[in-house]
Amino acid sequence: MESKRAAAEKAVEYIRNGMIIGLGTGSTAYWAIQKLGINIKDGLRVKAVATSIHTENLAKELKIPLISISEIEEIDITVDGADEVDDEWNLIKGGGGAHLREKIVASMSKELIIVVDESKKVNRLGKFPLPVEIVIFNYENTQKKLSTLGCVPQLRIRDNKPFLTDNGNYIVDCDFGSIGQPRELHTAINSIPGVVENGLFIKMATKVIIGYQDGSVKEQ
Ligand SMILES: O=C[C@H](O)[C@H](O)[C@H](O)COP(=O)(O)O
Repeated sequence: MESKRAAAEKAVEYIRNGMIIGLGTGSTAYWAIQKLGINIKDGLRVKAVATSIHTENLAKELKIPLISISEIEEIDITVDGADEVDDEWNLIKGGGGAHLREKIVASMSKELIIVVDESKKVNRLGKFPLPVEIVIFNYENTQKKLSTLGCVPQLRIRDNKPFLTDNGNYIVDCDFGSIGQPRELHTAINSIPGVVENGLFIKMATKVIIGYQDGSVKEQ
């Protein structure tokens, strides 16, 4: 917990008055949102967009002023977590099923600061099964198509039923093993009809902050 918090709080130091901020999703982004809430109470003036319904509710509780994403064209800084970060700052995201909105927000952001604990840093992506959001229509065949790309696909189940994203879709967790060519894989997956978005974020991060158990951080 301390490692996630340390990384997240470091990222919040980059947020200045007047900025539009993207709020990530997950247990690491949580700490950034908490700290932003404190800073706003202390007088910081920002507006924020949320990457999930869960984050939106948290922001409302903390009285962080929210703005609809359709009212803006650019976001100054987004702070978000990741499930894996490789040596080139490519990411796997979507462990919480939020990667579609997260990618939309990231794509509008001048800066994407990724906050992780040391366990998320890998040389090559792929230990964490890649989350792929797919539409419900024909999902069985979409899964089969995914398997032809070389993975073992697993429909995500929660409480004995398929997990539903904020967008009303399913998630398939795809175990590809070690991913040698993430950019090519990203394109191949998203070319399958029925796939909405996969959790690979290729060269989108502009800064990575890694937190350690002793509370120290390393910025890259
Ligand atoms: O869908 C969830 C997001 O991509 C999260 O940012 C990611 O799963 C990391 O979450 P956590 O910080 O809880 O490990």
